Amino acid sequence: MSEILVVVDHIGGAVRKTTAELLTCARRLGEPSAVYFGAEDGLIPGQLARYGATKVYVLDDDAYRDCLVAPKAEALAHLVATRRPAAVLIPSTLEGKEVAARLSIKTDSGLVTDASDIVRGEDGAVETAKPVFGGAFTTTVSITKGTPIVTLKPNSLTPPENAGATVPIEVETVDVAVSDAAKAARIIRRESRADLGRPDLAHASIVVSGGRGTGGDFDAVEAFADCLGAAVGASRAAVDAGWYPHALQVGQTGVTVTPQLYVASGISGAIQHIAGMRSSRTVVAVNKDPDAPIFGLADFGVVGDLTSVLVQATTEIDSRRASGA
Ligand SMILES: Cc1cc2nc3c(=O)[nH]c(=O)nc-3n(C[C@H](O)[C@H](O)[C@H](O)COP(=O)(O)OP(=O)(O)OC[C@H]3O[C@@H](n4cnc5c(N)ncnc54)[C@H](O)[C@@H]3O)c2cc1C
Repeated sequence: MSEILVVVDHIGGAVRKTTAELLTCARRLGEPSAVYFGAEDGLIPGQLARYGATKVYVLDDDAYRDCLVAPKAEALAHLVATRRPAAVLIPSTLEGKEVAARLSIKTDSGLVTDASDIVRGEDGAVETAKPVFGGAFTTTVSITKGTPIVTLKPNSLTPPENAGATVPIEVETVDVAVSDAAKAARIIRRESRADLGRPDLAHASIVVSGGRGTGGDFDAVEAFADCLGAAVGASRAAVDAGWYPHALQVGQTGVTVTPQLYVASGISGAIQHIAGMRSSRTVVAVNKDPDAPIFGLADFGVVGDLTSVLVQATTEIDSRRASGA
């Protein structure tokens, strides 16, 4: 069966859900092999085998940690040239998309970024679902040139648990002589994002977002989120106004979320915002305008001032918790 390379998205060896999604797609195309950039002692192969990886290539070199994306693109081009995989699947992170673009140039191959699904088409080509126009349409795009390269948006599918191989996973260390040119841009400092004690937005099961309707005051949004153990998101209008960091923007040019519950407060429901949260299980909207487009998508809507509504909801939830109700 043809080999499919999957670039592992991990933090210090802890594999993120995106990798499980990519491995699930890879199994539809052939035999998944994981590509792990990092020290082998941090790798837990079982995390990859559980979702179908039969092999893992470990690439451990200071260049992958200390430089920007070029060394990873070079290493992947080496794997494409020597292993001749049938496709390369990469997470749609900012880094992943730049690595993919460089790999596409190096291998003269077709690339689709921000796909929401990957399958084998009837003609045998790698076929992707690619949302366009802010998610209003989904196009079907086949890659017919070179080694197909696809980046998959996080939270595109629910990977089945324990669907993978039960045989031991093969681990192979790969040494690539990274060129000096690829090491030209070096990372000189890293700063961790402040830990706000809230769940990661992309993976949270409850998200409470605020928009321009907050007027820049996110206190009620944050208090409501904290009483639910939720992540906080923001619309682009709130981010552009400097009220909230871009890393927490939900939408077409921000994070895609698929929580069980999404609460949109003071958000009108522009198509570019909906593109990042339309797959939420239940949507609650709080807006003072009864004609706001967000109510067209919401399962439950409250017409009113968001501060008043969220503060009342927070107080009620807190008091029920306190009384054990
Ligand atoms: C290429 C492109 C990409 C984009 N990407 C994104 C993206 O990733 N994410 C994104 O969000 N947007 C994105 N946008 C912007 C998008 O088009 C909208 O402009 C933006 O989503 C509007 O944000 P908003 O809903 O907070 O503001 P508005 O549209 O101004 O809506 C504010 C809402 O708050 C309500 N409101 C006001 N006061 C209160 C109150 N006190 N209580 C309750 N409700 C109140 C109003 O009735 C209104 O419905 C993009 C646009 C473009 C062109």
